[in-house]
Amino acid sequence: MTWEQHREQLAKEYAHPPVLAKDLPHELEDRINYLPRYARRADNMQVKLFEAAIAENTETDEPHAPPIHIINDIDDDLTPPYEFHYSNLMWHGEGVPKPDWENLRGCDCIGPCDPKSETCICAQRHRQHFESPGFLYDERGRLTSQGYPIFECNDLCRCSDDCINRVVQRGRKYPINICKTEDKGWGVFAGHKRIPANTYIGIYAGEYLTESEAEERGVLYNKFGRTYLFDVDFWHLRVDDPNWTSKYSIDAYHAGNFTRYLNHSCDPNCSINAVYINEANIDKPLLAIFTTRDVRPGDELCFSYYGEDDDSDEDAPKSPHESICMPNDAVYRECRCGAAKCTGNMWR
Ligand SMILES: C[S@@+](CC[C@H](N)C(=O)[O-])C[C@H]1O[C@@H](n2cnc3c(N)ncnc32)[C@H](O)[C@@H]1O
Repeated sequence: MTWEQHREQLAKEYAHPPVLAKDLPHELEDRINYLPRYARRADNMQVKLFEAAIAENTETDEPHAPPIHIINDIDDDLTPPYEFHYSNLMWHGEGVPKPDWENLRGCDCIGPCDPKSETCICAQRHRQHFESPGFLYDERGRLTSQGYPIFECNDLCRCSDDCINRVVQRGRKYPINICKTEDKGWGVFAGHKRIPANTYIGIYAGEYLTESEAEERGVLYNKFGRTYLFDVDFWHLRVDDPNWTSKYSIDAYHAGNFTRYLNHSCDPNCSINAVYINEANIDKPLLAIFTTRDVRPGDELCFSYYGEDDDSDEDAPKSPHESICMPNDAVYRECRCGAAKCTGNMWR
């Protein structure tokens, strides 16, 4: 098979994601939820199944990621509610265009891309956006500037897997746990290793929804006091158009990964950056979570549901993303992040 044929075949495969999130199988969840509590508790069955589902559903796209553990030292809940399909993939709701492969371009570099190359179209794309040579990652895969859109090399690129411009697609490298918190429900915590600043943690996986569908679902979620909706709203999307409004939201309610348990903090140690890999539609980035400072083992990982802090890195743009989706009747609730500079409210 020639390289061109390989590219064509990939384009066909990626243009048709298999199922909508609402059609995902949920027999396992239903069966577990139906069992009496003593049975789910016996031999730690529910926890083992939850952890096994995480490992199984991410084996293909994140084969080297350390396992995720569920830990509850607070109360009797065995695991987070068994109510969603665990997945690192993005799903597409009704009316959301499939990934745009027609306009996706790949580089022709042999071996890893050279950030200073005059011929690498991925390096050129970065130069167009940032007017400086180099990709947004250093040789250890850490982000060099937070808050800018990242265009990683993609499946149409000829460069090697160890290219410096492939980080999010290689997956999570650090252990994390999903733990019950005292007063914010479940949360995400660093495992036994210190996580350096600017390290990739995970993408906010879920279902792309049109804004109208997100509004409808948001009203429902507010009724039970938990929302997993996130507006796709970044400064680089609005910059040339004062009338720009967000086209899509990501909902991690039906399908998502551990990032759906990231709580809000008024002094966050993580932020969200727009990343494009196998997608040429600028309105549909992946929401990639990176640490913004060193995180000690066992510390909770949090981001600001309102975007970046005013006193963040001087060189980084302010408010790279707008917010977790706040429908018009959003419930104002007390923020329990515990930070010294906590504003007191979660929806301010
Ligand atoms: C995206 S979910 C985060 C995971 C959630 N803790 C859980 O158990 O599923 C967002 C919800 O978590 C809770 N939450 C997140 N950050 C919080 C904070 N700083 N203070 C109080 N509640 C918080 C709120 O109920 C919010 O609607």
